[in-house]
Amino acid sequence: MVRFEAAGKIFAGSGARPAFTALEDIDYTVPRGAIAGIIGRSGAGKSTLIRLVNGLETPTSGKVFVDGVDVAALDAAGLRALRREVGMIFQHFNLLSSRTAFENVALPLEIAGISSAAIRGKVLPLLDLVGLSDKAERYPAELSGGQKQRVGIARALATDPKLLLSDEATSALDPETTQSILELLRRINADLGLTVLLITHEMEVVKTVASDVAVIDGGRIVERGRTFDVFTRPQHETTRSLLAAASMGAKLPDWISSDLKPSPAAGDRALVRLIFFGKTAFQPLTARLVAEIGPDVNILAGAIDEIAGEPFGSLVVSYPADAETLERAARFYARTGLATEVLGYGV
Ligand SMILES: Nc1ncnc2c1ncn2[C@@H]1O[C@H](COP(=O)(O)OP(=O)(O)OP(=O)(O)O)[C@@H](O)[C@H]1O
Repeated sequence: MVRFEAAGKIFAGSGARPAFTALEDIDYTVPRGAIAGIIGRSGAGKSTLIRLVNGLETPTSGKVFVDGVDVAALDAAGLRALRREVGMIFQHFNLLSSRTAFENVALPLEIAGISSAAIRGKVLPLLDLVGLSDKAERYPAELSGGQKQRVGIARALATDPKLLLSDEATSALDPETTQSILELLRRINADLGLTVLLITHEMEVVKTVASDVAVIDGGRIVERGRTFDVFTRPQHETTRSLLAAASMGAKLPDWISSDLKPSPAAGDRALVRLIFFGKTAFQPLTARLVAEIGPDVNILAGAIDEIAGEPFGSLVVSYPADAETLERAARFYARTGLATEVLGYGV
């Protein structure tokens, strides 16, 4: 549905301001029907990336295709047609304050020259879809943040797009409202078959709805894959630190983690995070751990979490960091294929 081919973006400098490379060598495909997340820190290049998809920015190298069409090659009429196919929702909703919810949703249809009877026939079901039938005549100032975003979503759907771009659509919302908007996006994706490409700095958003994720850092994609795989076995330092900040899975109290050393001294214990899959894996795992590594295994933290609908568990354990125990543990992990992460060493 969306394909980036070696896409790059350099913003030209002017005067004393040097040119800036915002994106470099982006190869990425969003499959039709997927909810794909692009995650990265502030300034990583997420907004620039998403703006390449609807032609708000033009790549300075490489290409971006939507449904096989090279976006940069479109003329003005082609771009207008593309933007009917590609809806967008925004962090600050971008509603017109002088228009009611109904009139905001109707706007793209008015611009497309649709008759007012047809507009009514389109807008009312859309307001119903997003759960705002009773707010049609309200102005944005009379709506909550979540309700405004629902209007934004209904407006984005007005032209029956095939693709929805979401630019930090839940970043201004509280956690509960975020969940309800994500649930709405998931329903739209499933019921209307709409492909969704969302950018966010919030791990929680990707974790809840995105089946696929790409991690962007310094204008490059540093890691990508199925969300479950990337989140349970992160390979890149950026992914690890974003996950740590989001406190996914089992988390150690600060007073333990702040005292950890990178290598063991005599008498130290190894602190290791074990990651396993499925709600039921917890119990047999702990029993086997003790049987294989020895009785001196402490469980420091444990949690069962869910990523894109799939359960996973993590357990932080400690055991003596002597050579023999470490080797027994390494053999056990290799044999079982358990994903592990050494957090450090301490007492
Ligand atoms: N028009 C522009 N001219 C020059 N530099 C720009 C321009 N637009 C963006 N940039 C720079 O490109 C980099 C990426 O910006 P972008 O907005 O894509 O990041 P982001 O990941 O979306 O960050 P945020 O989450 O803070 O919006 C930033 O360093 C930004 O300053």
